[in-house]
Amino acid sequence: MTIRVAIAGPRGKMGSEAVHTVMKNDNMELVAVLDHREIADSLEDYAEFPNNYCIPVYTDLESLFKTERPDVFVDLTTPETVYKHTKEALLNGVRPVIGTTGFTDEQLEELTELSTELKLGTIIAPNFAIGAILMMKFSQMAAAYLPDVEIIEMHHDRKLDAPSGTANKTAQLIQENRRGHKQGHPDEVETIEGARGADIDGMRIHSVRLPGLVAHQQVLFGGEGQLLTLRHDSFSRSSFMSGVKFSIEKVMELDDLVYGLENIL
Ligand SMILES: NC(=O)c1ccc[n+]([C@@H]2O[C@H](COP(=O)([O-])OP(=O)(O)OC[C@H]3O[C@@H](n4cnc5c(N)ncnc54)[C@H](O)[C@@H]3O)[C@@H](O)[C@H]2O)c1
Ligand SMILES: O=C(O)C1=N[C@H](C(=O)O)CCC1
Repeated sequence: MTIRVAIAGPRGKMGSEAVHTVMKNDNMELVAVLDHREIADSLEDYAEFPNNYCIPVYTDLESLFKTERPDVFVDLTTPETVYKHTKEALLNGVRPVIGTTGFTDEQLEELTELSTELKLGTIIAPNFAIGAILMMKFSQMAAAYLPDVEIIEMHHDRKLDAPSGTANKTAQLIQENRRGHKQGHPDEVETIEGARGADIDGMRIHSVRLPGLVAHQQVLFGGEGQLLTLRHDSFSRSSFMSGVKFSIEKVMELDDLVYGLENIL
């Protein structure tokens, strides 16, 4: 069976990689892309794509769904638009595969309910890279034994959301194995606001944004006389593509929402 795929954000750093990934796969067909400004009618008219990429470009999601009837909708856009896109996909009977980060807990809850109600698979993956997923799982395991944890996530300086989706997900997995408690000195004072980072149940998250970075995270576990550091680095967006391909195939078998690839790998 050929899976009909639509991609939102085709000219972005992730979206353009995803376009090539789908075009290269024999069991997938890229039927359309969604851009937020009309630059051209077809992907082949964009300088960054080859001449044989004869794929229609839409700026309206509803008409894309109605005209092209994709099976799967891949979103790699912005935190501002992703929730609306995901909901619209589900309401049009299209299975979402979402790489865009920045969902609120309430939005995740609502989309989970909608996906279950419609019996339509959805994958929301804060990180598609297998190494990052392993880092998150190992962090969850380590937290049961070393519950004093600080997460340092480091990304390129074009990133819109902080903390990263990966850091949020890591913290959520750790919370399942760690009793909440305040870390550091009970009387510590921040002389500059934010110096100790974001606080999740006493665990700290620090977000670094610098040019030159792609996507990196360290999870630090401190114990008596010891430090365990778990680190993952994505040096290029190609690290995410096997996860994108896997998700497009897997979502066809699901009938509810999966948040995080660690649940289905
Ligand atoms: N899950 C993962 O493994 C993973 C990996 C990398 C990035 N991301 C996430 O993917 C998202 C995109 O990242 P990026 O680095 O490619 O960003 P980017 O800024 O390079 O690309 C985003 C693209 O979306 C387009 N866009 C914006 N609003 C749109 C709309 N309403 N409709 C259609 N297109 C729209 C922009 O024109 C841009 O081309 C971010 O949320 C990022 O956090 C996730
Ligand atoms: O480049 C980004 O932006 C990334 N975002 C994801 C996150 O927020 O965790 C995954 C890694 C890259």
